[in-house]
Amino acid sequence: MTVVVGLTGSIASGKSTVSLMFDDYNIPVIDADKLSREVVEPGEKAYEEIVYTFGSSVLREDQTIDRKALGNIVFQDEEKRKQLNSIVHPAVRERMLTKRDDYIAKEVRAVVLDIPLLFESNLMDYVDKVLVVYVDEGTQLSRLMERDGSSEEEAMSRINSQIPVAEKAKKADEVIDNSGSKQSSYDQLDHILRKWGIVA
Ligand SMILES: CC(C)(COP(=O)(O)OP(=O)(O)OC[C@H]1O[C@@H](n2cnc3c(N)ncnc32)[C@H](O)[C@@H]1O)[C@@H](O)C(=O)NCCC(=O)NCCS
Ligand SMILES: Nc1ncnc2c1ncn2[C@@H]1O[C@H](COP(=O)(O)OP(=O)(O)OP(=O)(O)O)[C@@H](O)[C@H]1O
Repeated sequence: MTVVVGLTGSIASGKSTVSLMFDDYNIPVIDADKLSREVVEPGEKAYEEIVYTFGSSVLREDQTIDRKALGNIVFQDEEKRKQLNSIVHPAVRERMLTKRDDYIAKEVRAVVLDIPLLFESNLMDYVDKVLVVYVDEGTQLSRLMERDGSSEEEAMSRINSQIPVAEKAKKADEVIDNSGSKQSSYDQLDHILRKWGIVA
């Protein structure tokens, strides 16, 4: 039977970093952030809805979505974020579940759903086990600012748009503390996969 693992955390806690580690175990990962980019490409229904709702100021010259401009709007305004979520999330969920079920049909040992907003969107029923990638707040802020080249204010508005990662950690089946080195996180992942019987 396939074990469906929900990988989550908060922004810049290290989900993508940990999700790459599953490659070494040949465990497939379905990435909700990646799907959320696919479903807003020109021609998709969600693209049309975003242009209708937010106007052409969120478009680049080549007519693709200007993600920075849209991010500046939605991370400062909860109502607008909810509007965007209601456009993008249904399409992401549909694609994610189709992919998940394809892997289950192939009877793979495990499949990972990398879903940043697993708890915020109440998607715990989509998975068998929840793995939270935790990081302390100071490290989260400095890694986010460095990765995105953002100001402290911009970074904090993104962090505050999600449930604090410490709260998510309390609800997890297992937690990886990614405040230390990547090797330390790798070792923690290895231990968890053996404990869950996914790796022998
Ligand atoms: C606002 C957008 C355009 C900003 O794009 P950008 O390329 O700057 O960021 P990216 O998509 O890579 O997301 C980075 C991280 O931001 C956080 N984040 C993204 N959207 C949201 C949201 N609606 N609420 C809270 N956090 C979010 C997540 O931790 C995510 O991993 C984009 O994030 C978006 O379309 N968001 C709505 C869809 C969504 O919820 N995606 C995340 C999970 S499916
Ligand atoms: N253990 C670590 N040591 C040092 N840097 C790290 C570590 N883990 C992650 N990073 C760096 O921190 C940043 C955030 O990590 P990552 O992109 O994996 O987070 P994420 O949770 O996927 O973020 P998002 O929610 O935005 O998708 C990246 O620049 C990454 O290289």
